[in-house]
Amino acid sequence: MAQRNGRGGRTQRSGTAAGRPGGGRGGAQGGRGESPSSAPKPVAIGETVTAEVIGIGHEGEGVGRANGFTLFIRGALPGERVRARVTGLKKQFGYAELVEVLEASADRLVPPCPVYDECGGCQLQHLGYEAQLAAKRRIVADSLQRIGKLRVAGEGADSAAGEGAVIVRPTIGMKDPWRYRNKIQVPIGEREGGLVGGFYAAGSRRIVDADRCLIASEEADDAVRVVKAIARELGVPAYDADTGLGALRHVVVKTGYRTGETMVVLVTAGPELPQAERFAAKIAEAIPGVESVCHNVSDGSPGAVMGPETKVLWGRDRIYDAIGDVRFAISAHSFYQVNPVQTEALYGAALEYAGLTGEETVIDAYCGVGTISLFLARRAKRVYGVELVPEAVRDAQRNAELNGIDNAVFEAGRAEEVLPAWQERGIRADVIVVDPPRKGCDAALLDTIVAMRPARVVYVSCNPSTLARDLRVLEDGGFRTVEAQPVDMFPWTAHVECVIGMQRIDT
Ligand SMILES: C[S@@+](CC[C@H](N)C(=O)[O-])C[C@H]1O[C@@H](n2cnc3c(N)ncnc32)[C@H](O)[C@@H]1O
Repeated sequence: MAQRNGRGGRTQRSGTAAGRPGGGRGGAQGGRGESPSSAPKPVAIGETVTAEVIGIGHEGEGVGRANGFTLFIRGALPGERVRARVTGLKKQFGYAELVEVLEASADRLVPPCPVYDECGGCQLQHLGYEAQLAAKRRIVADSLQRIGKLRVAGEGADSAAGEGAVIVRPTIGMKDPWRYRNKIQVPIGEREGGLVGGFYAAGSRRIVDADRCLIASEEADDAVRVVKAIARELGVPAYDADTGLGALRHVVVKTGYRTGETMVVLVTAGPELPQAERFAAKIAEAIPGVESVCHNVSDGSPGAVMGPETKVLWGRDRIYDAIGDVRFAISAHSFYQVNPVQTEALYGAALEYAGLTGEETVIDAYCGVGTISLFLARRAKRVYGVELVPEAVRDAQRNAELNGIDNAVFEAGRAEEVLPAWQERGIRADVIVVDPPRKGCDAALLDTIVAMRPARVVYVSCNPSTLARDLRVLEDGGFRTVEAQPVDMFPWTAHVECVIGMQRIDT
């Protein structure tokens, strides 16, 4: 629904007007110069042109060529000929909205979700799953070549098979790519006197009522429906952003894939949740597997659904889940990967590239609640994790205790400051794992990795552009990129996740 992946945006496939949200993105189509230019362009704003679609962009849009000019066209697919209306122009590219598909791709699908156009949480439901996996692999290969200046085996004119070329493996997809999300956050509002909840309509804060999200787990979907029904029955008022009146602002549901445990968090705009106890008791009675009902007070920070204050209304303050053989406690605030099936594949690739024998010291930079650290700890001598958010570090320490893991230590701080301090203290790493946010690694961290000279670097990335940029720095510092494993963590969306194995070259 609206908050999936924390992204907005709309997939536009008809000729109706649609703005293009999310401008100024760190797109990786290379050379997307953002400065408008007065030089004449081969296309004009408002003009409808015929475009040949040659690729897929980083937000799932078709990359088309019209009169030799590049246009990003939402809803168009590679291999298609389309008519598109130009909506915006930059120096080297432009944006256009799809008017008509003249020649459709064989991979084009009718999106199964009835609110796909309105919601914007998914960007690729109109593309067959196998083609999505291939496109995600291509995006990784393309970024490594174009931004990282790496030779990729089997790609491009100089592809060379040859020594030193990076192998980009096929994307690991899901057998059943639906209903994978273990967490959903649904905005709640009032319409015509009734409580509604589902997602924000594109480009607005208008809440569209919806009872189904095809990428949410059945348990989470069912739980949201039940909570909405109970709120209506009890007359709990939804928060109205225009008047500032009312209470219930979001319903957050987390589910444990392996354990079946469910947590419901009722997020209010102010400190009051009318009939809190009764509300919680009814939820506990009606939802199978519920182990925790919490009340969180939003502090209104943009982009954050929950505020810092959480109170348990019923049951525990946490639920449990497992990744591989490691158990994790998940509280209302804990960051936890949202696709549990693919997380095992992602961490499996990280484990493979780490090449552990049990004798290694591993550093896990950007460790979150210690998921990768603890996954690797059983196969390593020692693991050091560093993470910016102190609460996440406390969760990591608790999770280590929960699993009887005593060879992992965690420190709160900036990886780019903590690693140099560790180095000064004489800590040496055989393997350094990094899993940074979308902006990639801090330059100072990359310098420290080069200086620490681990035998292997494992880079887990959710952004192929910043990944490729950072790999270039590490390559120049004496490491070789051996292999890339894309993993589809978010089917039907444009997100591309990837694990890289690097080795130090001794010269
Ligand atoms: C993509 S998440 C990875 C979390 C974890 N590895 C996992 O798989 O669940 C990135 C993490 O980096 C943390 N972070 C952001 N900037 C950081 C910095 N400069 N130093 C250390 N951690 C940072 C964020 O708080 C977040 O937990």
